[in-house]
Amino acid sequence: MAELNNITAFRGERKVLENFNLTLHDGESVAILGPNGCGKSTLLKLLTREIYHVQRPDSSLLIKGQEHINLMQLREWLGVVSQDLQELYTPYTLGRDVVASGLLGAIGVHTHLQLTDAQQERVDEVIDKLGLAYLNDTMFQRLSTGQQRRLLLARALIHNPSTVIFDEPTNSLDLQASFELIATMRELVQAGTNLLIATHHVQEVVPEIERIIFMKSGQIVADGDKASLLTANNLSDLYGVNLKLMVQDGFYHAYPA
Ligand SMILES: Nc1ncnc2c1ncn2[C@@H]1O[C@H](COP(=O)(O)OP(=O)(O)OP(=O)(O)O)[C@@H](O)[C@H]1O
Repeated sequence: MAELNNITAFRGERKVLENFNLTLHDGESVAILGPNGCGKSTLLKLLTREIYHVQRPDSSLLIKGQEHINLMQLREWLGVVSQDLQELYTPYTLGRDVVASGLLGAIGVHTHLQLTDAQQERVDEVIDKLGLAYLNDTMFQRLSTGQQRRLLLARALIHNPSTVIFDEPTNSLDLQASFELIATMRELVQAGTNLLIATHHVQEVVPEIERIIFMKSGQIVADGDKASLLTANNLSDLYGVNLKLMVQDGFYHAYPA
């Protein structure tokens, strides 16, 4: 699905990834874990084409086998839910427009942009699916962080993408909103959508995720199946802190040793 070969990427003046290699396969759900600043979001932004890698003859970033995927193809592959995106929305955007804006790949919907009947139907369909119709006419600034995040998820699903990227999905959500979002994430995988999650919270690694990638200082330090990789020892090494890990009903919880 995506293949990164020898990738170097900067954020501002800072070289975050160097000689970075990764292959993501069709049909798998993956969690990328690593401490603050290790480069998780940078990796996701390379995939969503928000940033570009340094062009070198020996490097390539292929999505669905293509170096130059067009925007429509990219949207069919990927939907994105992130705090960064949430912060971009203007306070006055109405709930329904947040979802509709995904059709246009835009932030908000301007009055001169007319959606077709089919597009309106699709917006209603996704809103109903996530039970968000009650937010249609409410301004973004009046919504709780959890409601905003669910609208962003609806926006991400508008093109029925095969993969949804979540960058720290439950960040700043209360328990109710977190659990709702986690339940929806699980339903997505069960219905055949892949998840690609970047996080430093093990509780966001929903039971359906099978592959785990550990990142540290811009490098992948481990990559493999959840059962063998997600252990107290490995996480203690990754985060440089002594921790214990509990697994209950397929969910992981870390706490101080
Ligand atoms: N716009 C920017 N300009 C300069 N440096 C940046 C910028 N964005 C991120 N960085 C730096 O790049 C490094 C990698 O950041 P990135 O957001 O990819 O890490 P992360 O693993 O997602 O971190 P976190 O878990 O805290 O979100 C960090 O040191 C960060 O400070």
